Amino acid sequence: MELQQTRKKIDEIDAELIALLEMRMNLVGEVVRFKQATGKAILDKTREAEQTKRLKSLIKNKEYEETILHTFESILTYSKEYQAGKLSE
Ligand SMILES: C=C(O[C@@H]1C=C(C(=O)O)C=C[C@H]1O)C(=O)O
Repeated sequence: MELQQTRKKIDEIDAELIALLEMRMNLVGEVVRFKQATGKAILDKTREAEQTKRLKSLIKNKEYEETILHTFESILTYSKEYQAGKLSE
């Protein structure tokens, strides 16, 4: 496949990822409102351990495991940073 065609496909997937990440952030917004109301901590290590276990099980190509799990670590890090920002408003 031509580089240009491959990059076009990557762009299409990136657009889907953005839409999904925005949907995810909408839900994180709901979680932070719950935390605001209840005083629950931003970090939930038990939940994160469950997520990591589940995500690992969903990755079919183990060659990508490290990269994908790091990507999710980053998503969770910035999710918590967003929540901290909201709670300090
Ligand atoms: C969104 C939450 O807050 C934090 C961020 C998470 C996430 O972005 O998935 C998961 C667990 C928490 O450490 C949550 O508690 O569900």
